[in-house]
Amino acid sequence: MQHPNTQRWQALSRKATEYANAFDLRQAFSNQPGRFAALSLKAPYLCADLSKNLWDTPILSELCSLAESKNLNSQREALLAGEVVNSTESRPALHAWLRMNHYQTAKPEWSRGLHDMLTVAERLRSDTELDDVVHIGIGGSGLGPEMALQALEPFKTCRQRIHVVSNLDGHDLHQTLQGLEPARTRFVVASKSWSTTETLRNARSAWNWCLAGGLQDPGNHFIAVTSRPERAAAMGMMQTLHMPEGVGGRFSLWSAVGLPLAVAIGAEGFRQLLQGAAEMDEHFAQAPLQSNLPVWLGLLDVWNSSFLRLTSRCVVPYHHGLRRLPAYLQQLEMESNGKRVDTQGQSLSYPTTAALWGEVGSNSQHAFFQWLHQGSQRVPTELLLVRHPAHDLDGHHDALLANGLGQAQALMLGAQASADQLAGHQDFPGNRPSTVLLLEELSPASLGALLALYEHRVFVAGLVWGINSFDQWGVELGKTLARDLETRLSTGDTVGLDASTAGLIAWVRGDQRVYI
Ligand SMILES: O=P(O)(O)OC[C@H]1O[C@H](O)[C@H](O)[C@@H](O)[C@@H]1O
Repeated sequence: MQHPNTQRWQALSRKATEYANAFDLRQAFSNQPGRFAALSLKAPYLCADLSKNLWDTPILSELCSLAESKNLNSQREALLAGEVVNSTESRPALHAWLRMNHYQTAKPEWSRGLHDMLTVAERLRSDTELDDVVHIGIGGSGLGPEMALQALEPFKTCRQRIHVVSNLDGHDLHQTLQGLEPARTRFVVASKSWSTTETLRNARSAWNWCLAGGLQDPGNHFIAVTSRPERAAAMGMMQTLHMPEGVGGRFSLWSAVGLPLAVAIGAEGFRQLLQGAAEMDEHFAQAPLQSNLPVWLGLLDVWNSSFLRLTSRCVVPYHHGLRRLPAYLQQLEMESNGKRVDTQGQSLSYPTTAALWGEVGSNSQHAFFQWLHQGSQRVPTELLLVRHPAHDLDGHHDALLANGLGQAQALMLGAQASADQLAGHQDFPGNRPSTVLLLEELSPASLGALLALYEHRVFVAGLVWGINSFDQWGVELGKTLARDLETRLSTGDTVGLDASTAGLIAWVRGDQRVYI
């Protein structure tokens, strides 16, 4: 068991007990008039207010020292230089390297796929015989394009419709294909490993749909994005875009997996996305830890989770275009830092990343905000606001912004029931932590910067926790067992299975001999 027995960690733990019980945000603001200025920060394309959290500048500076003691400076350099930082898989983590270096050809084996992808995207955009692009991919090979396509819908300049299919559930592909014409459709099949059940099954079904629709040679209608081109070729894929092994699944958007987005917003739009992210990379690389936004956010996550023991974080984007961002961040954060051992495989004695969940505002105010304001737990809540909308409907946007700000204010201030109200029921305890991120506008560049901010935040927190944020062994076991159960579902063989799984298999097969 890895005990955080350094003096610094123990001092922070003692402080946390005090802050969890006695710290009052309202008091902190009246005691320190400069609190907002001291705990808010600007970074490329956005600014962030972290002052409504259960901490202060002395805690932040202690956390910065903790990060320094974990070699954050040198590890950050190693990450951005494309050195091996994924120790269990002996690989670099190339997402930031790719966008910081995409304009040069220092390592063509790393950047080739991205360059080729931008050329292919332009070709597809100008193809007058193409109506629909169907992107097939799951996890990082699906979530990034899906989320970014929604976010950047106002920047879509191609005439083709673009669809994303992920789920093994055939309803997903089936519904997408309704009304499409095989001859006027192109499929992008994205799978780094080319071994993901969902993606391969959807790709085969799409292939069969092409054959059934009269295409003699469907191979010309498919583009594979993978780091295993030989496997794609064996399935008949004629064209393959390369994805380097060093780009982890949840960072795929920055590789050739971004193809559907590049078709939608054009190669130039995609370069702006890369550029915005690279500007955030520069900020992360250059700014001192004490004024570095990804560092602040990563340290806030460590403070909330490991020290204050808050077990979840709620993300509420106040922008319809960002409605898939919580799902995207779930993969980024929970797959990266959802671990209980350090880089040496030793158990950690403190909680690591919190559960991340959320939903778009203002809809979510009418769902779970009751719980956030009056429930029995404190949940750090992150509200994302965008200053300028991409529409001109009168009054909507100011009201939306006011709602986001009002929720953060209410979480902090709380309120006591007045004499004519119901005591208890109409009391709001307040003193509940929140963070506000404010983007100037939602554009390719600002989306790039926002995503890079989250990626580096996750890296910082993972480093302080001492874990490898770039592997994901935890997803393997369920996949392996599913392969075994798929065979058993067809044969009915339950020998050697636990009683519950055996019973469930019998139910699914409709076996009447099983008593329910
Ligand atoms: O791109 P693929 O190899 O098909 O992988 C798709 C997804 O598979 C797994 O679930 C991994 O945990 C994800 O990180 C990955 O994005």
